[in-house]
Amino acid sequence: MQETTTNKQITSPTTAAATLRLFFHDCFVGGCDASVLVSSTPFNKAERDAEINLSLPGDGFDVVVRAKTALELACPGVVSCSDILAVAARNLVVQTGGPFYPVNLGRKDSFISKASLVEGNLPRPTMTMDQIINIFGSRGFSVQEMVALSGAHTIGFSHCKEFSKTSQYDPSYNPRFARALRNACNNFQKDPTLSVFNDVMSPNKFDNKYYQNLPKGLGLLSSDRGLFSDPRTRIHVEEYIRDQDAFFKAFASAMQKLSDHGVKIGRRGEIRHRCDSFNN
Ligand code: HEM
Ligand SMILES: [Ca+2]
Repeated sequence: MQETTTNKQITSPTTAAATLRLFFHDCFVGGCDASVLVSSTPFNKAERDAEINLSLPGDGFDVVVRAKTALELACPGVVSCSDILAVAARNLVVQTGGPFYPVNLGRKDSFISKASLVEGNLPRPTMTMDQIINIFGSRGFSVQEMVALSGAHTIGFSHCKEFSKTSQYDPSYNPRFARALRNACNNFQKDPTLSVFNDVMSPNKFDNKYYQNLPKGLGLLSSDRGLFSDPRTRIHVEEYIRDQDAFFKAFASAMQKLSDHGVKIGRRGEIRHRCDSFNN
């Protein structure tokens, strides 16, 4: 497992962010049960084909498949896809410089995966802070935990359509940053693959630069900048700006909680043979 995640991240450095987001999207829709990994069939449009999940990069799925293949060879039928995804996300956080946290094991994989169950369960950058706080709150995550988990945006990137309107950039951006974004995303309607790092200062390093960017207007998504403009979330942002260690502790404990979110045990799930399809 460790070898698979390490090698994959070395050859494809986008893997860590891809896997972390994949894991979040899995856990917030029906719990951490690998429902997001299932492929659609002619009879079932699966979660991964919901509009918001279409941008999940292949590297996240790929690292799970590789680990599953290696584990099935060594001890068939023992380790679930949802356990693999949880451990892969943790390993990759550590590999990019973030905190270690223990991950409980024994998750079973879901019997269902439906695109129709996704809408409303995942936050969007266009949502108000009230809406975002409510989505996390309805799953038992506090405002502080939501702010800490958002620190995941210290790595990875976003496609231009997530933060660009037709031409005008939001005045809460640093003007030079807005200009750079306009350049980078100039052609985004013609080329939907155009994207920008979430954390301009240290895009591949798991650190607290993401928070340091916010008061400077260097937060990429409107939901990122919103964390600094709303007083309910700003107090936590200010703490994590000052104290990376406090951020790491908060992130680690919130991730541990996320990893346990809605897990299925016993007969409520199965250990899939292949992560992209149910056993029958
Ligand atoms: C607070 C509300 C959140 C909103 C509105 C949000 C929204 C987004 C959006 C729109 C993207 C860009 C996707 C793309 O264009 O490909 C993104 C990327 C990302 N998100 Fe979030 N997110 C939130 C919370 C989280 C949380 C809690 C995590 C994990 C714990 C997370 C992890 C990531 C990562 C790692 C990326 C980069 C993905 C990559 O590089 O492939 N996000 N997020
Ligand atoms: Ca960073």
